[in-house]
Amino acid sequence: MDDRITFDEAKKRYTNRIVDDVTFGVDAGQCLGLLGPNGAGKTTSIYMMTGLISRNHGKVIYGNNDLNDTSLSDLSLGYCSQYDSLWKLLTVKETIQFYLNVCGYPKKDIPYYTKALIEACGIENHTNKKVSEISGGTKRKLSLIIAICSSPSYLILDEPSAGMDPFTRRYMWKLISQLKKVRETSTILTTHSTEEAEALCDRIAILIKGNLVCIDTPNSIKMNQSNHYVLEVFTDNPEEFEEYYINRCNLFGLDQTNTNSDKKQYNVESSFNHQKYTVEMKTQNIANVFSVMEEAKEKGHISQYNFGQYSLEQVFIDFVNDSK
Ligand SMILES: Nc1ncnc2c1ncn2[C@@H]1O[C@H](COP(=O)(O)OP(=O)(O)OP(=O)(O)O)[C@@H](O)[C@H]1O
Repeated sequence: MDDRITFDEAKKRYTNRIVDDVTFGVDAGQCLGLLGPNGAGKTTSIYMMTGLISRNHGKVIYGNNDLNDTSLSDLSLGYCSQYDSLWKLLTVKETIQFYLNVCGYPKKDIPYYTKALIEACGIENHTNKKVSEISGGTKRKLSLIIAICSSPSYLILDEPSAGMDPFTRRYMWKLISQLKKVRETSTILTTHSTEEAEALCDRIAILIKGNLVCIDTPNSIKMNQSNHYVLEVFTDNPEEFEEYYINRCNLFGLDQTNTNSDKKQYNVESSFNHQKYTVEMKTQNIANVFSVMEEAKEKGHISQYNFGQYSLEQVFIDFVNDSK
């Protein structure tokens, strides 16, 4: 049972507290990324922001408008849901024309803007295909077109790049970035890709079990873990490598007098001939790691290695592990 289900004494009923008291904001022309593991409450947050589900308490404000007292139709809001909700029998062109019509574009301009949006997303070859005949990635692009076709002031995207190939994803990043710049759109998006978050977002909020555990710029989030490093090693003798280099040579320069603690001072993930160490160590020891690894390579004890600071993905994984 979800331990967030609680009994509401006042209303005499059980409530499922999926998202706790979270507060965040986005400036004009900025993008906020909501990162979180499955079931963290990202989509639920978005449903509350877009008024698709009700809230027990809290406020959602767009500019000077409180969502409680504002009709969604009065907001310049674009929304791309996690699941594509498109009419299967319409063609790509007809779908875009329909939404441009709803957005109030003058009839004479609709063909021009339809063509421009189709070209901007690179789906010219699918123009006259029915929605039922296009691929998942193209459906995603069409959903994005619908969300942005009114050049909204506020844009909410739930996993916009899910199912897109890396090339298409970059195309989409460009489109969202242009909208941010040209239209000063405030964007909130959810994603599972730290690469996407770094490419698009001015700030990142990490949501875990309905709580915000961190909100900052991608660089600041990484800098907070600036003494955390990752060493990846390819070797045919992982046990010998660990025994000799990590323990006997104290590769990471760890405090070996601290023998009372049960907690290992580094973590290791092993697979076949690949060892991945994550470690918190002093910056002064960086040069030592490089020189010892070069030596190990020369002696043939390892075939290759990779050493560097934590990536955003690693920081995110740590947040999730710490919350377990
Ligand atoms: N209609 C519902 N009724 C009750 N609980 C729900 C409902 N929809 C979602 N939940 C629960 O709310 C929690 C958060 O779900 P949500 O879809 O917001 O997560 P998410 O962060 O978007 O996950 P994902 O990355 O998998 O899309 C989950 O534990 C889920 O089981």
